[in-house]
Order: sequence, then C-alpha cells, then structure tokens
Amino acid sequence: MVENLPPNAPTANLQTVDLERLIEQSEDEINKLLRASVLDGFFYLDLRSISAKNGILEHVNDIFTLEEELFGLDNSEKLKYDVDKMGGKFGKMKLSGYKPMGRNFGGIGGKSDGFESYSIPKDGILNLEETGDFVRPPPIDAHKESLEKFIAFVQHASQAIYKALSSALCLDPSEVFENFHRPNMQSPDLLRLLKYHPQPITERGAPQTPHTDLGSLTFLFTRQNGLQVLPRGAQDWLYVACKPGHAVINLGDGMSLLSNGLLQSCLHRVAPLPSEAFKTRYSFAYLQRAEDDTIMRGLKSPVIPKSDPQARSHTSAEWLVKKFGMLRGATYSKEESWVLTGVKPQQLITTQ
Ligand SMILES: O=C(O)CCC(=O)C(=O)O
Ligand SMILES: [Fe+2]
Repeated sequence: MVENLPPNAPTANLQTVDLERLIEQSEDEINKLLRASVLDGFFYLDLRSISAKNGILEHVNDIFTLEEELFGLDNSEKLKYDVDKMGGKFGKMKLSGYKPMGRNFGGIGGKSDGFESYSIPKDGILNLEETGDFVRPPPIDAHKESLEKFIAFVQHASQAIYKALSSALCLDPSEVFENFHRPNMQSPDLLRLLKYHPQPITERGAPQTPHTDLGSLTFLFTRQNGLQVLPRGAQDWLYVACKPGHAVINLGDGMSLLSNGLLQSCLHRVAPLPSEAFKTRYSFAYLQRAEDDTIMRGLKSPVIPKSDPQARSHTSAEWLVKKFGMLRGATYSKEESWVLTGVKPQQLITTQ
C-alpha cells in the first residue's frame, strides 16, 4: 500500500513520463522529459504499461521484502558486511556493504543521519567483476533473481532516458550520454537499500541531509512519503508524493556536470511530515553513475554552455571519491559543503 500525503503538506507538481512511450521515442514524452530535466531535475516514470509486459513491479515488491529481511538481521550479522571494512580499491570497490545508522552527516540532533543502508554493486549482480564473487548476506541470494531482473531493467530504462536527452540536446554523435553508461560494462552503479528509523514527534530533523546525488540518474522506489525537493531558487521544501506503479527519477550531479549545469541536479532530503512523528520508512534507490574514466565536463552541443578551458575536470572515479568523503561526517567541512550540494557555480562560464 502506498501512503497518501496529508492535505497540509506542500507538494511538488512533477511531470510524468511514460516509459513505454519513451522507449518508442515518442516526441511528447521526450519533450516532457527535457522540460523536467531542465526545470525540475525530478520526474515520475510511469512503469505500469511496461510492467504489464515484463512484470517489473513484482520484482520491485520483492526488493521491498528483501529490505525487511536484510535489515531484520541481527546487528552483529549486518556489521560483518560493514561498508568501511569490506576492503578493495576505491573506485573499483563500488562501496558495497552495510552502513549503520548515524555514520553519515545529517539532520538528527543537527549532526547525524537517521537511516541504515545496504549497497549492492551492479557489477556483482550482473557478474561483471573481474575479482570474482562479492561478499554478501544470505537474503541477497534469496532475492537474486529479482535483483538481476531489476538491475537489467534499470539499464534498459536509463538507456531510453539518455537517448531521448542526447537527441533533445542535439549532442555530437561521438559524445552521447548513453556512451558513458553502457549497460554491460563495469561501472560504479549501486542499488542502495534504505531503512529510516522512527523518531519522536519532538525531533524534527531531516534523517537524510539535503544533498544532490553522486551519480547521473537515480531511480527511487518507496511506498512511504517523506522525500522533499527544493526547486532551484525556491525557499521552501516540497514533498514528492509517492505514486503506485511509478518510480521517482532524479538527475544527479553527473548529468549536471555533463551538461555544464543545463540539466538540474536538485537538492533533496528526507524529513518528517507536517505535525506527524517520523515513522519507520523503507526506500531503495538505484544510483546510476558514469563509467570510471568519463571526463565530467560539458558535452559538445549547440545548447550546452561551453566549459572554461582553464578549469580542471575530474574523472567520474575522482569525483565519486571527493563527494563520498563529504557525505561522511568525519570529512565534512563548511568551506567545501558545495560538494554535497552540487556543482560549484564558479566552475562554469556561460556563453548563452
Ligand atoms: O529515501 C529517499 O526517499 C531518498 C534517498 C536518497 O535521496 C538517496 O539515497 O540519495
Ligand atoms: Fe539522494
């Protein structure tokens, strides 16, 4: 059951793009997608007609069951998969594993996050790892089929989104978004399972701090409200209502960097509903990221602002390390807080 938002919750009015029609490259869907990507950075992706053919929403439901089983394990069991102790090379290691509550910077008591999470690497599920199998707790194997189907589906859906945006922005054919996010190539993509913990009504902090996403596209699934977006230039947070049969998609910093800020990577957070205590909440987010060696600067297009030739560009792998460090309380610094909240405005020059 998907929860309704209370009537006193200010709500974002987002576009809805139908995935099946987008795959057919319908002009109407491409236009809605472009408008949403330039103006809002968030949109709903309607999965109902595609699911009638491939059953993807059943796999989505199964991943909610996986979350309950996995987060229901004893703490001592979960901590065997501690993300900070899993080892491996950063960049190649994909940061998979368990993060207990309170380890990230966040709004609970003004300093820590209010969720536990478990990140599953795409390359591990799709067998793209050169290093062999990845370490994981038993519930992941019990739901492996749904994970494989879901991850393969997101690759397919995201290719349709990239192709539509590449065509709408008239990208040079040598540098289209889809070339940097190839489905069967290694990449730092993660499926991140999240369980938010309840809070007393007196605690009004945001369990997920305001941030932009460190990736290109995020596919978010939840049946419980609490996600908020801060539209560009706005003062007030708006709730993103859950819609049955839809994913919430948002563009991350990757798309903003590859379009020199033309496409929006919008600030968002998770917060209590007006006059209600924050209840236990499950969500999961597939974070799609550019392949490691992608140079994160504006692609060639007649409509993308030109890059400053003097500005140093990061590779996707370098950018990930920098931003991930910022999300952790230990390395948070006010001076560099722009890394958490997106692209530093001075890095860009605008020509149009
Ligand atoms: O749980 C949610 O609704 C949002 C999660 C999110 O923003 C993230 O994982 O980056
Ligand atoms: Fe996010």
